Amino acid sequence: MSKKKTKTKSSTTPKLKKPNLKLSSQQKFIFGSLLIILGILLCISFLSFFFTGKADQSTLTELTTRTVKAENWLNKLGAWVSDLFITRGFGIASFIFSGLLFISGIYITLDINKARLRKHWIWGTLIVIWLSIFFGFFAHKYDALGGTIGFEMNTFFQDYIGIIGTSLLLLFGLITYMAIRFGVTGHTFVNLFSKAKKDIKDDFASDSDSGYAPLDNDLTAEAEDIKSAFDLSATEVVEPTIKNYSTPKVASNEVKIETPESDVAIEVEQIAEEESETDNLSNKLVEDFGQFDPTLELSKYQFPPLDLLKKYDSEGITINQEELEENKNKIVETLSNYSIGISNIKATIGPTVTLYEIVPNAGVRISKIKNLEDDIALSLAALGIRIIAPIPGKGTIGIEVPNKNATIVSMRSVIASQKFQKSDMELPIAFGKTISNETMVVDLAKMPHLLMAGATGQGKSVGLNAVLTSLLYKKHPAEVKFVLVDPKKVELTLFNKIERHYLAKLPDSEEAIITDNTKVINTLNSLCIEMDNRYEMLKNAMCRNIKEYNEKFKARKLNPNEGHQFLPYIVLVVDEFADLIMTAGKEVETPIARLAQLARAIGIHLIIATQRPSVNVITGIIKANFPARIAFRVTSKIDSRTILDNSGADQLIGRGDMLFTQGNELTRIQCAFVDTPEVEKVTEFIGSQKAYPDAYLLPEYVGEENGTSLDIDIADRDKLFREAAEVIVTAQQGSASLLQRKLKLGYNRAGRLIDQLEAAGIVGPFEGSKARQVLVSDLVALDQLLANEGQ
Ligand SMILES: Nc1ncnc2c1ncn2[C@@H]1O[C@H](COP(=O)(O)OP(=O)(O)OP(=O)(O)O)[C@@H](O)[C@H]1O
Repeated sequence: MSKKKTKTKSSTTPKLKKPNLKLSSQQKFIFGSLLIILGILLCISFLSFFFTGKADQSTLTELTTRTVKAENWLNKLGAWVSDLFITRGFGIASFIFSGLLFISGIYITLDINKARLRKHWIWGTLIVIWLSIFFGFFAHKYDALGGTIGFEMNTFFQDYIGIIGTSLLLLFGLITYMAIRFGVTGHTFVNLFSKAKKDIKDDFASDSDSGYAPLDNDLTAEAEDIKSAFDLSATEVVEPTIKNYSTPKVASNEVKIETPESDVAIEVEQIAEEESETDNLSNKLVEDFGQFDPTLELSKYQFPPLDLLKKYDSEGITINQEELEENKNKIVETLSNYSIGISNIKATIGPTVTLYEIVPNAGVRISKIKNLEDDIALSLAALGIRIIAPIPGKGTIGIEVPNKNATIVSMRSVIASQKFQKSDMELPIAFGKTISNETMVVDLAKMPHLLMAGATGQGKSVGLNAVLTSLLYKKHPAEVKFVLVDPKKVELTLFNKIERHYLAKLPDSEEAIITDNTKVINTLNSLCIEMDNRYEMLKNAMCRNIKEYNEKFKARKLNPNEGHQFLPYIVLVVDEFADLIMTAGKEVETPIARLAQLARAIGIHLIIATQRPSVNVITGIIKANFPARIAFRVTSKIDSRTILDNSGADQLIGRGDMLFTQGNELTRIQCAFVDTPEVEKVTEFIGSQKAYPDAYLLPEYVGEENGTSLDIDIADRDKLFREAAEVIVTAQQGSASLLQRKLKLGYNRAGRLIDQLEAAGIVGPFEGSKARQVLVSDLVALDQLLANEGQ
């Protein structure tokens, strides 16, 4: 029932619906035709007005009287309407209204785009107003030209801005109209005139079209409008016919460019390369704000001046002619004793060593000279003689003999050298001076990691300081960060002062310099996380290395909101690496090896120093990833081979005398000397300046040992649990270091085992510095305890 009701209701309420204003095709046809006819009538009456208007003046007031006749071709109504439009309205310009009516009729009849019609009306009305004002100038002679409105408006303007003002205002109106309607610009006129000039020059005969091309185009556009108004097919989507409108491609072989004259020049338009969206955006950002400057936060930061470094008296090589002669004679003599003739000898004096280059006579075996190393050392009565046979790249044999008076290579001299100052390396390091007295500057970023070894007291710590000082003199705090590991606790403490400028640390640690071996593991693992994070960032930015990434970031092509940030280089310095390996074993070796293998591209570089270059410290995996190595003096040939894969380091003279290799030949260098007070001054200078709020924070790393709880599941126990328990019970001493020693374990594993033993009730709780109490008296009791556990 209800359904029916609704139905009837809906059928009876069509009147309430919104009236449909859309005309049907028939209605459009009728209405359009009416407008066309009205347009024609209006035009006829206007035309007639110019012939009959005067005569009809008297009839205008008697429009309603049927008997009164008018002269207008459309009689009384025609006379009245034309008088209304022309005399009292807009004058001659009123013809445009008839035209507009006519066009409207056509548009509606043929259902053509209404927007265009609206445009015609707007522009048409504006032209009518303009024309009537313009003709208003001539109203006193022919009042029908401008009509009353034109005349009134004209006089209105003249009253305020005079005849010239009004004329210029009209001119401005005309210009605006041309510019907006037809897109006329200054260039149009320039082109117009230049074309016209060219045409006149070329040929008078062809003066018709080209000279007025722009206007023609406009007219064509207009004509197109009107044409399309008549053309039924224009309402449909017309496929552009490429044949007619496309310009032939110059590059294509198939398109022939037919020109009436052979000397017509083809103008090739230079097309600027399109820029991608990110480019535009980043270019705009760079334009607006300039390149991103990572140093901005510490923009007032000043690099330490050279004066902070000391000048030494014994600097500068003084040649001792006598010593040279003496050494030369001894070398020649010794060799001749073994019937080795020399055709030439040359000396290069270095800061600590002089290199004698000899060219042996033809037919002398090189190995023979090499074997004489000890004999030459004996005859010269000097330590540290090294024979290089042959000198790579030269056809000579080198004999290095230490100078009696060694000169100190000051840090100041190497930092002040042009080579260092002008270097554009990523991480430049001024090591010292070579044997030919050249400053040795190398790029840590290219090495990419450095292994330093040498017996105690031979200059390792000074070498490390030289490396760090070089970087401090060249790199802004925003560009490089150090992670310092110093188990000796005294060597690198000076760098504490620059913690908030240059150091990186773990979020929860108080001191940035790591002196506790257990914390090293966390830091190394944290660096591994940082490495992985950086690789992710590089991947997202589609960069292959940190340099590319930072350049992209500086050019504002990477969005900080997407997690991108300027990445500083991180230099990890580990002093006394042997000590670390001893205490933590695999737990440090693994992250170090990972970093060494992978971290080069993302700007983490390792410098590892060790006193004991034995094979269990410098393992194969570490060696393989540290092609750049420095050897200070070592005590044995074996150590030299472990570091350099070559002998020679055992023949050095100590005090900063070192051999450097980057995977190929060895270079003997005198390391730059930088004393502790100098480092102190430099760090103090930096430390006294405005710093970042905190040290550079590395990602947090939750070590395994942090998660240890005492209710450890029996199944989760270490494989060595039983053995560990036996060791502890036998020794009756509950210490992790005992387990480390006896079972050859790393610190962490031993610690975990102690925790498990505590959970099992075998050892007592932690008692500070004292060893834990052992709660099981002997192995029998232990067996019993463990057997009971299993039930
Ligand atoms: N480049 C150098 N020029 C001149 N003297 C140097 C140079 N390097 C080191 N020395 C001298 O050698 C001494 C010991 O150097 P350094 O403390 O660097 O040795 P080390 O190898 O670090 O020893 P350790 O491993 O015991 O710490 C310095 O006090 C200094 O007198």
